[in-house]
Amino acid sequence: KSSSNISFPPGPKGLPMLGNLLDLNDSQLWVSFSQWASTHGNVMYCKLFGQQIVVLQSHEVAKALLERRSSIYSDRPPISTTEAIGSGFNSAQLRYSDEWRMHRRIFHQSFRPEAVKDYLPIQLRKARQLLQGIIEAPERYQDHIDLFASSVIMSAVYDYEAKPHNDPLLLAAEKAIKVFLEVANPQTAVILEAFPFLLKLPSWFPGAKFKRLAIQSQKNAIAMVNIPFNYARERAMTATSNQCMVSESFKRLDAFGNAGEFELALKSTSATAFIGMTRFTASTLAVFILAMMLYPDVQKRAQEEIEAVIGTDQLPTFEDRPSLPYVDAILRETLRWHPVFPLGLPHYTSDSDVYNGHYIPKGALVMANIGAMSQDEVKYPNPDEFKPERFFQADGQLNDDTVDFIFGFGRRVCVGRYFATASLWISMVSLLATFHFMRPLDNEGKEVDPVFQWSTGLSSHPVSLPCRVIPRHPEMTAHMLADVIGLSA
Ligand code: HEM
Repeated sequence: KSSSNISFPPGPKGLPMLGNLLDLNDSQLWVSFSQWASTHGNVMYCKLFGQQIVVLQSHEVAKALLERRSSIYSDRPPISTTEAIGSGFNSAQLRYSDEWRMHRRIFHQSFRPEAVKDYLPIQLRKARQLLQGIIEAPERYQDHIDLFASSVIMSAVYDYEAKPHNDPLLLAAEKAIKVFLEVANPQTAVILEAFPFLLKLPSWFPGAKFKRLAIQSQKNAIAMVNIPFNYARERAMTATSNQCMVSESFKRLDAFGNAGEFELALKSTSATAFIGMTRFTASTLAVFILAMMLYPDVQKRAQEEIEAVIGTDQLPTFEDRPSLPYVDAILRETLRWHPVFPLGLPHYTSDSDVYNGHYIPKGALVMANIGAMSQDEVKYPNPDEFKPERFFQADGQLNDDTVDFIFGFGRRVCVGRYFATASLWISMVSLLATFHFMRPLDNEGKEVDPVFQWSTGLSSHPVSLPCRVIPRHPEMTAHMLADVIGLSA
């Protein structure tokens, strides 16, 4: 108790021992939090190994604290491995500081709603390259989705045109991200990222392996941050660059004062954007494919809408978005049905606070349980069901629930949300216009439910999801598609 009449929020007693905690299915940690919440309420408190943790289970509470009291709730926890593994550049991990403010300003300039319009042509072009790739090799649809997610951001940030196969910069970046994740072995990744203080416990963390991986990770991070940035800077200086985040930011250099600090921040934000885009956009598209396979009626209704508005002899563009509300509802429902980032990133209190009679200490991890919010049965009846119709009002118009909570809260809200939703919309609508996504067949040729795994770690998405991706117009070949979309095959 902090004083005689103010107490910590309620929370579970007798928490699992560390061993049990590590047995938890990482990507389902939010489910355990939700279960605890059913007994302890919307603001739950627990203490694990000296670290105070507050879990916010409802959208209202997250807004009340992380948004309306953002001066207290906008820090991030110190992470003990940051320097060792070379992830200090990552804007998402920065403490609430002047350096973080400079990162946000750079992001804001490039990714605010007005500015993201400049990237629409890149997103459209990449979405069509995605179609071409899948037409050529439908069985490798997941690789093409990954390529779409990473190449769209490479173009938008660095004006770099990634090659479809074995692109050296993409390979370097993917290697860096993979080792970041490996430094914390997969089953503990989420726990480590959410509870970095656990690293202080040497018994379960084999030091030698960690050190070896850390050195490798540092090298990879340096390559990932510097190589594409140097490429983009050189082009920006010689004025051969198309519009991209790096070239546009250099034009605003004067507004940022110190050139050295600015360049470091620009390099770091660019690499952070790459991580955000590849990790979460590709994951969201994997959830989308799963939903389309499991809910063929939804898929059919979307395809009918697209055909009624656009016909079959051309492909959708961003101008069609207002005329395709059902596709927009599918985008919202995909984000809600299975949030790929169910616990977001932890905030950290920079001062103590009192909320509804509950004491929230300074230095507490504050986690918004986005997974629980998306399953709110009052707001989303039958939350397990994929039902885009829930986003329509009685008059047939889309409602105003754009599931923003998926992108976090307050001053630390995702900076890439407008860019991400545009990339997701154009890829989803293009895929729906071109392909059927069907369940796999068994040996007797009967459709069966796909067998796959959910990823472990912070990002939660289907891995190795079998799907029959079939062109909707059987005569369509890569060459014909190239004609329709105006690209050379
Ligand atoms: C479907 C795609 C995405 C999802 C679901 C997502 C979700 C999130 C969430 C939940 C947070 C934590 C917010 C908080 O702390 O309250 C976050 C932070 C962040 N996201 Fe995203 N994100 C996505 C795409 C992107 C993209 C494309 C970019 C970059 C262009 C990006 C850049 C960032 C950055 C830099 C932060 C940290 C902000 C800060 O700490 O100040 N994200 N994102």
